[in-house]
Amino acid sequence: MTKPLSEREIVLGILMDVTEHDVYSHIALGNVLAKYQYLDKKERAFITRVAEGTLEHMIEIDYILNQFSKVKVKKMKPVIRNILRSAVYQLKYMDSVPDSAVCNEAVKLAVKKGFGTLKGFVNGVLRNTARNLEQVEYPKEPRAFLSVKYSMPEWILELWLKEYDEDTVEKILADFQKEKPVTIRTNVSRINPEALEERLKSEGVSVKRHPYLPYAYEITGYDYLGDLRSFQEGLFAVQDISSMLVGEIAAPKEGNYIIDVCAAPGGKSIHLADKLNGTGQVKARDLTDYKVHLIRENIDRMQFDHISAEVMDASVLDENSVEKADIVIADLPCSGLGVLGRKTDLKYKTTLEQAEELAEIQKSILDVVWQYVKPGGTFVYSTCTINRAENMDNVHWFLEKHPEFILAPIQEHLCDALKDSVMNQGCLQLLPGVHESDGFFIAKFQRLE
Ligand SMILES: C[S@@+](CC[C@H](N)C(=O)[O-])C[C@H]1O[C@@H](n2cnc3c(N)ncnc32)[C@H](O)[C@@H]1O
Repeated sequence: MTKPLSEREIVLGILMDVTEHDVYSHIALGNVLAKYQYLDKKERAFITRVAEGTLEHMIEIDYILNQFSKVKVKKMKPVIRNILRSAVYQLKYMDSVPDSAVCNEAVKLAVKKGFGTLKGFVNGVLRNTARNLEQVEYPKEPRAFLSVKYSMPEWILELWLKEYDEDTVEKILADFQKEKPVTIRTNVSRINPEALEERLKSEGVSVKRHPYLPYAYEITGYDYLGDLRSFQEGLFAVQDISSMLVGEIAAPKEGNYIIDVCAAPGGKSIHLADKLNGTGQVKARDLTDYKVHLIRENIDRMQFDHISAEVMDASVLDENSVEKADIVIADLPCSGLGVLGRKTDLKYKTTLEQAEELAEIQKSILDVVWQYVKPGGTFVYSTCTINRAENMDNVHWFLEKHPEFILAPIQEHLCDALKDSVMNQGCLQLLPGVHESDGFFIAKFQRLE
């Protein structure tokens, strides 16, 4: 079968969608991989790597292009700009592709897209870049240097450099660019961790125990997760270790009634159901039918019956839940600055104003859902961000407004490697590159009797 489109043309389509039409990269990439079924595994891997890599390193790539092109990146025609970006990514990060092939393919693509008059320009810029790539000088000023080297917008660095020292910020940035194994949580109600390890190995998966929890593993070496029988049978869930720590820190007791107010797709709710050992009840809530459908799919796959999902807006008081819950989980919508490594283009799309707005949304939800906690009960607040305004600042704000709550000790629920990271008693800020996890924040409050 003749191929209607080349891999590089497909990559260009993805880059155009993301940079010019505001489509999220995982959606653009997912659409393409679903549409071009004729592609083989190697071609799909090439498209994924070049599209994601180009987006991941875009600030650095534009900086490099600006050194070698008379026309600045901002002034280029979008198609040419994106052809050059993906070519520079290949020149800099893919040793397996010869420089001459990168240049020739880029020129061919520019011609095919109707920019024949610019083929000399594309060829000149890329050959010049290929020859002088090693001589590129990066900015001297620390913030500008980190921004270019790790392709991170300066406003995010400004925020972090106020909270963390330069060395820590660089560790976070370097970690975002590392390729990570998938972390999974054993469904211990169905199988013990060692037996799951054996099952996965028998399915050809490489398995490594995570150092923080005995039932967590890092897995690699499989093709498509959904094809694994052990996954289909619900023997494990994909979940970052940081999210599992919410379940550990919440520490439910058998028979507890738990409300998770922002639960989709259900990772933490289902973990808590697993910990209840067939007793008690978990209510997993989210805002829309679609989100609740996602939770139900996961509940069904993992086969639990003492958990139910329902549509409910967490910012509106549910009178029927007042003082009913032993544990309330508020894993709230946030800026996601702790998981930028997983969401390639989020760093370019999110803004300081959005982060500020989210901190206010978090306050408005916290201000409602605390009422569901029974006297003596537990209230856990978490986010996947490393931005103080959405984490510690909200904790201080909450405690000041609600003196009937105090921070509860959490060290006893953590492994030795994490005990020292507990701040202000009851709060844990995990940082990528510093901890073996995503960037994540957890605070545990107790409501006084
Ligand atoms: C961080 S995610 C939750 C992840 C989930 N706890 C898990 O572990 O799988 C935040 C969720 O909050 C939901 N959400 C946002 N605003 C909400 C609201 N007002 N009421 C209920 N859910 C809301 C979003 O739909 C999203 O699914």
